[in-house]
Amino acid sequence: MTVQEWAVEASGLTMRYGRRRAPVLDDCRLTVPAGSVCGLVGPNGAGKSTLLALAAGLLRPSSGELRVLGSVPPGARAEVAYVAQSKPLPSQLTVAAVLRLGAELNRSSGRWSSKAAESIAYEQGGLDPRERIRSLSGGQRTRVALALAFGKRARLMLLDEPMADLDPLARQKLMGALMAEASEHGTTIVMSSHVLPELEGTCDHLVLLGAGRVRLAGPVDELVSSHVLLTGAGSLDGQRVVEQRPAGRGATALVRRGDALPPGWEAVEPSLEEIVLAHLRTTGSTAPEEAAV
Ligand SMILES: Nc1ncnc2c1ncn2[C@@H]1O[C@H](COP(=O)(O)OP(=O)(O)OP(=O)(O)O)[C@@H](O)[C@H]1O
Repeated sequence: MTVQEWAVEASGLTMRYGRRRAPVLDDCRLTVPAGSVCGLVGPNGAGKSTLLALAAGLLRPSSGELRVLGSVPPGARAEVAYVAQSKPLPSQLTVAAVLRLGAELNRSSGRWSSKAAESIAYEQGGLDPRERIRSLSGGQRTRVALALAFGKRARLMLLDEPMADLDPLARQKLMGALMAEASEHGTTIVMSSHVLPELEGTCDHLVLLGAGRVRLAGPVDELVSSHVLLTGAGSLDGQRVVEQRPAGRGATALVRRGDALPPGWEAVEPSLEEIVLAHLRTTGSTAPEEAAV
């Protein structure tokens, strides 16, 4: 039996901004397998950025345990690349100077790859190395931030909505680059996003946060195979119903896969998007332990 290695491991993880405030993350337990591409999803304010900042070691948990590449953050900082949602970069520097700075700051790790950084910035992104950061568009700045992350040749990339301001072709190319990075170098990628169809073909692991808790988590193929989308009419007694909605004269229902199909219903395999949306719509009414795979 092989021992599963976790890139990120949390138990009882709780984070509150101020002692009197409600926790943003409340007693969360989650694991991200090493080498996986993990989508981090959830509604606005669910705590995705908070979780990524905790993993990057920029915030400290209020309580609970968090280990990243086996260390308490920021212990493994040299092996972790983090791209924040706001993509902070020195605005007066040129693109080339930012990449040189990246090389300089990562010299001691011996992992920096100018080729990887330049491929994202120049070959894929078409950026001019002489352009100053302040004159770049939002999407172009994102590309510089991602070039730094790729150049770092990290074992773990924490990306907070990396696609948000990229055009559709750039998103597609970036997804390809992330997949290649994961498969060629075994890099673990944890990426928050609101664009579910994009995650569907890319991620092999998913964590869904909602109302401070982990609502759903696990390998994508297991999440899909453990649910069934039913169409029809009749009783769903005995079924573990995630969500039921009227459709025409009957209803559709997302249920946990059980032993037998209820009479009067037809079953199809749901898409990951259908599963995530159903769990998002019912966040608050489903107990987290019910929802986790
Ligand atoms: N520095 C802070 N001080 C106080 N509250 C904060 C701070 N940062 C985040 N929060 C609160 O924590 C909650 C979670 O925020 P967070 O940015 O982690 O969510 P998110 O899931 O990334 O949201 P989005 O999808 O909108 O980016 C929100 O209610 C937010 O207001």
